[in-house]
Amino acid sequence: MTTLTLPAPAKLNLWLHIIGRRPDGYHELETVFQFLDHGDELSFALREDGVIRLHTEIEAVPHDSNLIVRAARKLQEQSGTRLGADIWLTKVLPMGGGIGGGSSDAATTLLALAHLWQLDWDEDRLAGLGLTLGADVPVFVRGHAAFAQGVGEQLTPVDPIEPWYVVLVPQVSVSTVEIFSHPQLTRDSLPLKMRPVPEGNSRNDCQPVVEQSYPEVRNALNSLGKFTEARLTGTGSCVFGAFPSKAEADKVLALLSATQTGFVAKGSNVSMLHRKLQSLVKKSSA
Ligand SMILES: C[C@](O)(CO)[C@H](O)COP(=O)(O)OP(=O)(O)OC[C@H]1O[C@@H](n2ccc(N)nc2=O)[C@H](O)[C@@H]1O
Ligand SMILES: Nc1ncnc2c1ncn2[C@@H]1O[C@H](COP(=O)(O)OP(=O)(O)OP(=O)(O)O)[C@@H](O)[C@H]1O
Repeated sequence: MTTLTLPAPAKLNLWLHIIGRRPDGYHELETVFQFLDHGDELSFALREDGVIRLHTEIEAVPHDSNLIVRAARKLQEQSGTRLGADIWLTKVLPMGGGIGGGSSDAATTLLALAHLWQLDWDEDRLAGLGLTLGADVPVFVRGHAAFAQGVGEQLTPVDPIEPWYVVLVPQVSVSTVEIFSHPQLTRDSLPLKMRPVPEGNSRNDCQPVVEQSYPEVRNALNSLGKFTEARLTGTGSCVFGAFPSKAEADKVLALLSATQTGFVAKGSNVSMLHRKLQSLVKKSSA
C-alpha cells in the first residue's frame, strides 16, 4: 500500500484537575480524555526520495512548524528510514480550541507513516515520540479513552458513557501557555487517591481563569448551561454539554445557532482513527 487516508479525531477533557507544578514549569494533571467522532482528515502518499511535504497550508502555521511535519520528520530521523511522504490535510477542528486538533494530526501522522514506511515500532515507542511533540499526543496514539496523570502521558484506559455532545466553538483562540502561566490558576487540587473519584461531574480547574479572560467563553458556557451542565475542555476555548440522543443535541444547537457556533458529535471510547486502522488490518489479512 502506498497511500492512506485517515481521520484525526478531537478529544474532550471530561474533567481536569491541576494537582501541582513540576520544577520545569509543566503542570501535573488528573483528567479524563474521551474522543469525538468528529475531526480532521489526512492523506498520505509514499515518496521514495525522503522528502516530507505537507501540501495544505494552515493560516499562521509555517510549513516546518506544523505538528504534522514535525511528527513526520522526527519519526523519519529516529527510525532512520530513507522514505518520505506527501501529506494533505482537511482541517475541520478549530485551532486553540482545547479539543486537541494539532496533537491529533501529529498522532495520525505517526501511525500512518509507521504503517506506510513499514516500521517495526510498537505503540509505546510511538507514544513516547508523541510526548516530545505535545502532552496531548500520546492519548491520540493509543486511541482509548483514558484517565491521565502526570502531564497527561500516564494513561489508564477507562470507559465512560458515550453520549452525544454539543460542542460550542467561541470565536476566540485561547493560548495554552497563557492559561498555564496565569497567577490565579488553581494548582493545588487534591489528587484522586486523597478523595473520591468524581462521578462524571467534577470540574475543569482552568475554567475560572479562562472565563475571566475571555467573555466569549463565559457567554458560551451560559448559553449551553441553560440546557445541560456545560464545561470547558482543556484550556478552551471550546465548551461542551452531554445529551442522551443526537436529536436532543441537534435541537439545542439549533436553538443556540443565532448567537453560537458549534457542532454535534458522539463521544467515543475507541477513537475513529483506531477503528479505521483496525478495519484496514482486517481487510489486508482477509
Ligand atoms: C490542557 C491539555 O489540553 C489537557 O489535555 C493539555 O495538557 C495541553 O497539551 P498540549 O496542547 O499538547 O500542550 P503542550 O504543547 O505540551 O504545552 C504547551 C504549554 O502549556 C504548558 N503546559 C502544558 C501541559 C501541562 N501539563 N502543563 C503545562 O504547563 C507549558 O507551558 C507548555 O509549554
Ligand atoms: N496541524 C496543526 N493543527 C493545528 N494547530 C497546529 C498544527 N500544527 C501546529 N499547530 C499550532 O498548535 C497550536 C495549538 O493547536 P491545537 O489545535 O492543537 O490547539 P488545542 O485544540 O488548544 O490543543 P490542546 O487541546 O492540545 O491544547 C495552534 O495554535 C498552532 O499554532
